Amino acid sequence: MLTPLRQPGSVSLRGLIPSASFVGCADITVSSVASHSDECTPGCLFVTLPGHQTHGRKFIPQALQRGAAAILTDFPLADISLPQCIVSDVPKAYGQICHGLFGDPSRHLGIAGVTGTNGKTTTTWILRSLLEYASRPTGLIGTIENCDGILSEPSVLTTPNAMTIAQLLAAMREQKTRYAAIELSSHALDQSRPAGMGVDVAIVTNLTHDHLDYHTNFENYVAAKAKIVNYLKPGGILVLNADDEHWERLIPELNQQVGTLTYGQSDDADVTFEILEMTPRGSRFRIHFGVERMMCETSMIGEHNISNCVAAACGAIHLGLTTEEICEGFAECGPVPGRMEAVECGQDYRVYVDYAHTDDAIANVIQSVREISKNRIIIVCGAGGDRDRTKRSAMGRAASLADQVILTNDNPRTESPEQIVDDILCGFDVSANPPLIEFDRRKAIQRAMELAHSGDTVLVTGKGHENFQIIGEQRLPFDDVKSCRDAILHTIRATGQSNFPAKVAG
Ligand SMILES: CC(=O)N[C@H]1[C@@H](OP(=O)(O)OP(=O)(O)OC[C@H]2O[C@@H](n3ccc(=O)[nH]c3=O)[C@H](O)[C@@H]2O)O[C@H](CO)[C@@H](O)[C@@H]1O[C@H](C)C(=O)N[C@@H](C)C(=O)N[C@H](CCC(=O)O)C(=O)O
Ligand SMILES: Nc1ncnc2c1ncn2[C@@H]1O[C@H](COP(=O)(O)OP(=O)(O)OP(=O)(O)O)[C@@H](O)[C@H]1O
Ligand SMILES: N[C@H](CCC[C@H](N)C(=O)O)C(=O)O
Ligand SMILES: [Mg+2]
Repeated sequence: MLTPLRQPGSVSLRGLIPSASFVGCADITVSSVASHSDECTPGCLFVTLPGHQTHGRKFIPQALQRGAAAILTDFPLADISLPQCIVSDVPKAYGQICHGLFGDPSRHLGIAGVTGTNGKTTTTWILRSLLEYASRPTGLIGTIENCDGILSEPSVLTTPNAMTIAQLLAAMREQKTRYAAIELSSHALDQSRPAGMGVDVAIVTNLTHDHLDYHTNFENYVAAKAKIVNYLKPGGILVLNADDEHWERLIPELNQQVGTLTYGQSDDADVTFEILEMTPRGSRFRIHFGVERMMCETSMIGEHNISNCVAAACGAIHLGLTTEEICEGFAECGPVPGRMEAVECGQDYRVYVDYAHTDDAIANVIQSVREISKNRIIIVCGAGGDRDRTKRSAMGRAASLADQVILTNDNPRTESPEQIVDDILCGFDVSANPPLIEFDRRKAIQRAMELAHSGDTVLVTGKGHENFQIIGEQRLPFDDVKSCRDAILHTIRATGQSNFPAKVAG
């Protein structure tokens, strides 16, 4: 549960959106607003949003029944007795109204918005950690949790709708939380969920293949990501990853003069970094920030996570942290749940749970382990159902970089698990690296632990922090970290192997 909010205020639509026109009235004063007919309450404004399944305007009768007193629409609707406010961009106006009702909370906070195919959760998590280390209470909105700086709750979406964002930012203000790190997914940017909010720093971590079921093609996907720039406050800064293959594709999309800062290992970047050491216990790296040299240490593993650290450092500098605060903050930053999270229960091989669910992410985590270990890599992976089918064969190709692949269920949702595995197998050279197939994820994890020899690494990818598995319409309890622990302990009991000092948490 988050901090309960005081009642929102009220706004005049004519004052808030000067370009709006009105049917049946000269202005509408709004004190409550709903974008789903089921959420309408007596006297509220019903916002008719376009959707992918349907259109909100089809639910005006239901909204009326629940007491809606006015309609927000993009063209005048005939046969409706209620006052209507007509705007050209309903999602944008919806955001303005939500944030207006809560006193425009983003104006009072220092905010970093993070987009990118991979690395949003990790970068926002690191940024929050850096800010909090420097005694700046920070809220978080993202895939794992929403937090107002004091209280948190598990998230439903990575980026919630405009009303939830406005409420969360208002709760942060109420808690005297002065900063926020917010994930901005491509779906959210496409649907204008962040409308009404401003960010001081907009970070784009990378652009690789995901969500083409929704965006249709990579160009649309890049265009959706580029919309992050629309949310920059005056004087805000856009932070781009110069190591990313596609980062320059964002430039023509931006079509605006904004302050930019690039980061990367490439010498062309404004902020460069070098990796000094990577071990199974963490990494050391040096950031060159202007004339400053920052020696940094983190318990995080993998080049991609060092890149995320540098992205977070760029954001933190712009939000006012000193380089000393950032270096010290990295050392204190704990692991991000389900992102290369080590599971140690006394086994003599390494086990990491990671949220890699794209080909790029899978290739990165395998490469990260190759750099710190010469022994075999066993990967347990699958792909989500009812999501981008075109990424599966590439995920298979990436997974086959491991020495042994065990294909299993991720969240099959309503798709056939056999079909999903067939799609993944299209990317495989089955004769060169024959995978094992075990649809039951618990058994697949158990199998990986049985196959692991001393010094090997087991990677369990795709579900990270998730504490559920969606099979059909059912959402069943499931936790990769717990399943790994159970499997390791079971294997140790069965074989008697145990070379590591036992560190069984929880
Ligand atoms: C694909 C997608 O993003 N869908 C979101 C979208 O649904 P939709 O476009 O299908 O909406 P719709 O059902 O056509 O309805 C249109 C309008 O009619 C209204 N309506 C609908 C039915 C009704 O009875 N009454 C009513 O008023 C709806 O409130 C809506 O305003 O708008 C809905 C309302 O805001 C969201 O709940 C829904 O998220 C669904 C649940 C979802 O799974 N989204 C995922 C894919 C998503 O957004 N993921 C990203 C993360 C991706 C990443 O990790 O990179 C995220 O930010 O979480
Ligand atoms: N900068 C990066 N570049 C490439 N891969 C990354 C990067 N950061 C993280 N990854 C990989 O992507 C996975 C997901 O990371 P993270 O949760 O931070 O991304 P996200 O963008 O928030 O994902 P989602 O869209 O699901 O919310 C990680 O577990 C890791 O395997
Ligand atoms: N945020 C990502 C997460 C996918 C994780 C994977 N476990 C799956 O269910 O596909 C998405 O919505 O596509
Ligand atoms: Mg995320």
